[in-house]
Amino acid sequence: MLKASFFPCKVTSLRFVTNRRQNHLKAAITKMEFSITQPDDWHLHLRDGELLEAVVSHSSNHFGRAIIMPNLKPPVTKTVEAMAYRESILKALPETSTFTPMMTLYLTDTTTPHEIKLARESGVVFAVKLYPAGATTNSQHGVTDLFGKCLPVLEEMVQQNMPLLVHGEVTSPEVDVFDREKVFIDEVLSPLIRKFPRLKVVMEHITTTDAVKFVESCNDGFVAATVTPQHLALNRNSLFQGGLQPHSYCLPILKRETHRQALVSAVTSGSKRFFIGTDSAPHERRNKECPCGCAGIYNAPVALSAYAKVFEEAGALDKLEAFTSFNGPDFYGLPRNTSKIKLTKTPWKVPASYSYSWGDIIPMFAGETLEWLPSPA
Ligand SMILES: NC(=O)N[C@@H](CC(=O)O)C(=O)O
Ligand SMILES: [Zn+2]
Ligand SMILES: [Zn+2]
Repeated sequence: MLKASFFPCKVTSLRFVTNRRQNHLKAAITKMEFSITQPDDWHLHLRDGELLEAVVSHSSNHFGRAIIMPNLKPPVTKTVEAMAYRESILKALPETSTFTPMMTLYLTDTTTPHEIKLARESGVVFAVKLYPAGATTNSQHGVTDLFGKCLPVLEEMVQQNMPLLVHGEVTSPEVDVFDREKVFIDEVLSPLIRKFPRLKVVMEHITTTDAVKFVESCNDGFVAATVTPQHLALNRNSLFQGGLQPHSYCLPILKRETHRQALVSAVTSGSKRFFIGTDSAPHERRNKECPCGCAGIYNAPVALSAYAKVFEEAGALDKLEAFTSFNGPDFYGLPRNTSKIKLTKTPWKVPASYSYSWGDIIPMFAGETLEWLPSPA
């Protein structure tokens, strides 16, 4: 098994020392290194079994906590299952790791209000995930009729202050795949929020100007959004650059450049409503490079470098820390991390693949050279 070396380049000594944090951040823009509070990942797929063991350190090396998606086969629909899954994640972590998995439940048509109470009492389940049935990878057990089947559960979630995390796309085959997020906002999310104005909702992995505007229009503190590195760094041309590119295929699908620019403006605006959520979604190479390839981009090894690049190019590196390390815990009502990580402007080469006895995983930006190498501060 290839040892996935997370910090492949040695950090050169370009240390910039200052006592004043403001100066420090400003200096970072022109200098070569700066520290930020340790980030969390508010949307992560760790899978289970061999895949979990292969990928977990790529997240735990950089992130303090992560919201763990429940779309396993079979999905994590019960609190007891979430507790067992949590144990298997803890077991797979490197020995000295302090990474905290924050578990979620997969909402179905038959989830009960009692299950939400159990989830809250467990202390380890932090949210419930809505997958419209058929919208994305392993969503076949998802919700078929939110307003018809889930109202008592949603009411209980308001009572328990349990956030609803949403894969925001409609599934009707007649809706164009590039419009599914916008139609979801109009047909599902807006009515949902009108009905439950005190329900905490995170619109996951937003991809459009429409989603940015929608989130900005909602009540403060109740609706927020996560944004992935791929939707900030790439537009839909990447799907076809020099041929069909299965490793750029994720859901929601990459959108046109104007939408990417709206996302960059949103995350660099200083708004507290937008925060990091990588949606790192590993699939074995053979399940990506095949006639009916899976949706999902494996970005855990490159996520922080990619976000930093986007913020740097927007002239907003001073806004990076709030996005990666403050807005998420503030929205969830959790303390911010106290440890730090360092980002160094050192070129490092992303491995072309991560290879294991059972197969390969191809990371985002495979074989490319990135900067802003993360390491412990
Ligand atoms: N984003 C993706 O394209 N895929 C995710 C599911 C999801 O987050 O929608 C996966 O689990 O593979
Ligand atoms: Zn999703
Ligand atoms: Zn996801």
